Amino acid sequence: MPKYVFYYFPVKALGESARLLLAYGGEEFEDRRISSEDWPAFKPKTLFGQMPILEIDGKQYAQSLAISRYLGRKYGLVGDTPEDAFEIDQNVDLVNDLRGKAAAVDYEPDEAVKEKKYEEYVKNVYPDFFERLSAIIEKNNGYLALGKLTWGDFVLAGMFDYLKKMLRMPDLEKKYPAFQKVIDNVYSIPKVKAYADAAPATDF
Ligand SMILES: N[C@@H](CCC(=O)N[C@@H](CS)C(=O)NCC(=O)O)C(=O)O
Repeated sequence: MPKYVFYYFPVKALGESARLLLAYGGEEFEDRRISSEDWPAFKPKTLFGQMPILEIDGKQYAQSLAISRYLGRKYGLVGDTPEDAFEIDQNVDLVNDLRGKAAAVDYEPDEAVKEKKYEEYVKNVYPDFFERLSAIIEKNNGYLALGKLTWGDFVLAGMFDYLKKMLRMPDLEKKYPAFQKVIDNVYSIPKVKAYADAAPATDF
């Protein structure tokens, strides 16, 4: 059995999908939550100077989606064919595009520019993502792809609170109930629920 250590900040954001997948796989992983005070000392020791990091038997691997895709492959959550895997990847990339847009606004340092951009994206950018993603999920019976559980569902469910925070839309899943279906389909899995119930509370 490989020894897994997962390093991320004490939030869900880009790290939770891997934690949820590790829990799904029944993995005895070490969940290392690095505080922002400890981060400057740890940063130079990480592969790409960022987290999340999954360390497997002492070797570091980086990039949140690569980590989740790896775990998905390990636990049989990538479909049966290269085309199945392609469909999951494309839909995960769409979720990640939305995250990227929301982050570009949320991390904008100039307050005036940020607010202007936010208003514009609320009107002209985000609704298209919500409609597309909702339609995809409805078509897939409450999942992100293939009409069944894949690692993509863990990505969306894991980053959902972070997305809502950046979008300033605390009731996004009420407006678009398809998102709630994905969340329920992930968090109702007994091993995932057990992890989530015991995990430290975080805002996003
Ligand atoms: N593309 C990377 C982005 C990772 C990333 O942006 N990590 C941020 C936290 S969410 C980080 O480590 N920030 C601290 C820093 O860059 O010093 C991924 O998906 O893993």
